[in-house]
Amino acid sequence: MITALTLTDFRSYASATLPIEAGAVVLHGPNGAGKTNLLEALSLFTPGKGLRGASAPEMGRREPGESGGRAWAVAAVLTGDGDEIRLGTGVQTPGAARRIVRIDGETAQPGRLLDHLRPVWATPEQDRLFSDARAERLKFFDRLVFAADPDHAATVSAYEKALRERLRLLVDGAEGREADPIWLDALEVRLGEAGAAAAIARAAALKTLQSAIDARNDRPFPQADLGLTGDAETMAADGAEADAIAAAIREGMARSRPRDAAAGRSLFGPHRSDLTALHREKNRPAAEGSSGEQKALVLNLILAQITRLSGQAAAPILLLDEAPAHLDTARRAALFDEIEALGLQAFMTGTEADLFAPLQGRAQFVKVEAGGFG
Ligand SMILES: Nc1ncnc2c1ncn2[C@@H]1O[C@H](COP(=O)(O)OP(=O)(O)OP(=O)(O)O)[C@@H](O)[C@H]1O
Repeated sequence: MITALTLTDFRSYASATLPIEAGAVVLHGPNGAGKTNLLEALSLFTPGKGLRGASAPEMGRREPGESGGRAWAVAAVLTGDGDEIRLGTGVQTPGAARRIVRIDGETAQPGRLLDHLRPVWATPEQDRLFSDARAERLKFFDRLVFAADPDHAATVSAYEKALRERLRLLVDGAEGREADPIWLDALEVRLGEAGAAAAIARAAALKTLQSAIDARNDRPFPQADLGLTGDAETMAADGAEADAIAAAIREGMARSRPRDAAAGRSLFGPHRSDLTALHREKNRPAAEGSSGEQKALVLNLILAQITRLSGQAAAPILLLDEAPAHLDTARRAALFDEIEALGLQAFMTGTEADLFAPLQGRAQFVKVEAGGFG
C-alpha cells in the first residue's frame, strides 16, 4: 500500500507530502484546491498520460505569468511485508516531453510500474461515458484491458502509428502524389497483425469483465451487459485465429483505400470498434441513462475491474474524482461500504466532507488547501 505521497512543483503544489493510511482516503476542499491534481499525481504511477490525458510539460508548476512549467516530480512510498519501495516519476528539465520513472532510485521502463501498482480511475467526464464520443469510450475500455494485459498499450500504439502513416500515404495519393503500393501493403500487414492482437485482447478482457460484473449481482449498483462492436472483436469472441482476423482486417483496409483517401479519415478497422452496454435491469441501452445511472454503471464496471485485478501481484488503487457527484445517498453509502469491504486503497474527492459522512471514523479525511493539506 502507498504510505506517503510527495509532490514537488507538480501542478498547484510547490512542495507537499501526504502521509497515507490504509483504506479509503477522502480529499475534500473547495473548487480549485488541488484535489484532482493529487489524483492525477497518483494516476501517473502507471504508464501513459494520467487521468487528465495531459502532457508532461503541462504538469509542471507555473506561477502566474510564467509561460512554461517547471521540472516536477511525484514520489510514493509503498510499504508491504516489511519492505519499502519508492516509486517516482517526473521531468528533470522544464518542458521535457517525456517523464522518467524511477523505482528505488533506479531509472526504469514505465511498464515496470505495473509490477507494483495498478491505478484505476473514474472521473466526472465518464458520467456520460455511454452517450459520449465513441473514441473516448474505446480509450476508456483499452485502459481497462491494458491494466491486466500490459502488452495491449504497445499493440494499440503500434496500430495507431501505422494507421496514421497509411492515411498520410492515401491522402498524398489523392492529391496527385502517387502512393507507393508496396509501402501501403506493408502498413496494412502491420495493421492486420496489431489490429488482430488488439481485438483478441479486447474480447478476452470483455469476457472476464462481464464475469466479474455477473459475480457482483447482489450489489446495489446496476449491472451492465457489455458488448463490443467491430468485426475483428466479433471474430475474436467467436474464437477465430489471429491470422484469420489479421487477414480480414488487411482485406477490409485494402478495400477501404479509395474511401479513406477521399474522406481523409480511416473509415475501416478496429480503431472504430465500440464498447456497448445494456442496463440489464431496465433492458435499455446505457446511452439512454441519466448521468447518475451511467455513473453507477461505470462504477460497477470499475469495481469489477478492481476484482479482476485483485488476483494479480500489484495492488489496484482506486481513484474517484468527484466520487459523490450524481449518486443518491443509498448508492453513495453502498460505494463506501464496498470500498471498505474490498479492503482497497481508494482516493476520493469531493468539495464537502459532509458528502462522505458515512465514512467518518472509517477513512482518512484530508482537507486540501491551496498548495497543501490542512
Ligand atoms: N501547471 C500548473 N501550475 C500551477 N497551477 C496549476 C497548474 N495546473 C493546474 N493548476 C491549478 O490547479 C487548480 C486546479 O486544481 P484541481 O483541478 O486539482 O482542483 P480541484 O480541487 O479538483 O477542484 P474542483 O473541486 O473544482 O474539481 C487550479 O487553480 C489551476 O490553476
